[in-house]
Amino acid sequence: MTKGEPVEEQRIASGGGRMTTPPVGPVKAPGHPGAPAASAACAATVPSGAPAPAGAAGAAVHSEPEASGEPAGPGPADSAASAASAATAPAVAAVIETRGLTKRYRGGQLAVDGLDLTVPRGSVFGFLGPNGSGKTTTIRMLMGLIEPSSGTAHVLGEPMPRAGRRVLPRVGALIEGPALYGFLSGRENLVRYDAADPTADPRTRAARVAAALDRVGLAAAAGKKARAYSLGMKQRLGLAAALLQPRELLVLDEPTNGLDPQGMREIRTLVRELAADGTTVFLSSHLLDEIEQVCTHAAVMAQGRLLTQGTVGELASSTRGRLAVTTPDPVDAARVLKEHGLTDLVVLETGVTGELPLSSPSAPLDLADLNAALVRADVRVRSFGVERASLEDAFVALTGEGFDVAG
Ligand SMILES: Nc1ncnc2c1ncn2[C@@H]1O[C@H](COP(=O)(O)OP(=O)(O)OP(=O)(O)O)[C@@H](O)[C@H]1O
Repeated sequence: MTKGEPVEEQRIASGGGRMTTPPVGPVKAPGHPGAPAASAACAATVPSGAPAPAGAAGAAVHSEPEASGEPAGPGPADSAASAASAATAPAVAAVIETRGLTKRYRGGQLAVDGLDLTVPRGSVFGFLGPNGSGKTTTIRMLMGLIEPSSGTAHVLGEPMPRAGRRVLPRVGALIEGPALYGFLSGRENLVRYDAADPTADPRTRAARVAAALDRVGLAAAAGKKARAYSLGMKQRLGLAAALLQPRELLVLDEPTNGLDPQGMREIRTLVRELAADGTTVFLSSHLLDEIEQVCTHAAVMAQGRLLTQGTVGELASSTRGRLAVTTPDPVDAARVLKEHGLTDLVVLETGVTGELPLSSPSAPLDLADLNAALVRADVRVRSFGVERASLEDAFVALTGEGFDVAG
């Protein structure tokens, strides 16, 4: 690697990223306090492998230019306009909202098809979907990196890509690993990022960089060369770059990808802390358990379409749970359960399990009645309970296919 080249292919951003989300349904009003008014920092697109942009601030979104040669998104923000806009921007309830958002690539590929997403302010939103389901394309449209074929996208209440110069400074993003200079220390890398932000006051730079390093737990390693950083440390440094300025929205693309379990835990803890501070986090991940652990909401994509969105609890509970009955009379128990609409019965020596019917308002299934029916049929019940459906169950039920939970 020659001096001056980023350590690895870049993708950071103060303003770009991937996300998507959801909700549909009854989404609880976010309990977090309003996001801080963002001071302006600029976002810029940077060609792969290019050095951090001189004159643009903050992190940079990376995106390869689209084959079609479509617009590559907004350039550096106008600092004064951005600062004014950020200071006066109303706090919208939905941080991301798309209606009928569609992208058909020039070759004819329909990558995103009529997407209606709503990401509530204050949520930690998981964007979930198998490879090729349209997540990256969606994020690129949200960040103004490519133009939709049809439909609309609003980010922080402003239309994208039109309002990119006002919006992107209020968004921090970490996309597929940060672009770092290996020959510089962690601190020096951040100084570079900060210096590239025309709105960042040089007099307070050292304090800003120190605070960002401290925020991500890199204060002690700040003097180490970035090339000596572990993958997890690089991810954290990327997050620090995205956090040099207050952000209303953080877009994190697979932030734990490639990390060891300890690194994953650290990043997840950091994400929770950032969310607790009021920042909305949009998190793309293929790890279902990560979404369950970290996210309040999630959206599931498949083949360019949104299958569902809502709170993680709603998504998991939308699938039928399984009833498990421990009994020395499993055959009789199975008969009774079948009469009450349970399906997929599995009779074991020690009991029986079965899928509960979907409860409807007109014919609600009362588990107490079910238990009473077993007793009436002289089934000796030792235990009786419903196994909670997981997000993975929900995903499988929605798509009819498994999900690569191991990554
Ligand atoms: N520039 C492009 N030109 C043509 N087709 C594309 C382009 N980028 C993506 N596609 C296609 O659009 C579809 C959606 O791709 P996209 O990258 O958005 O999915 P994804 O969910 O992000 O997948 P992954 O997790 O693998 O990144 C895929 O079929 C992909 O091959």
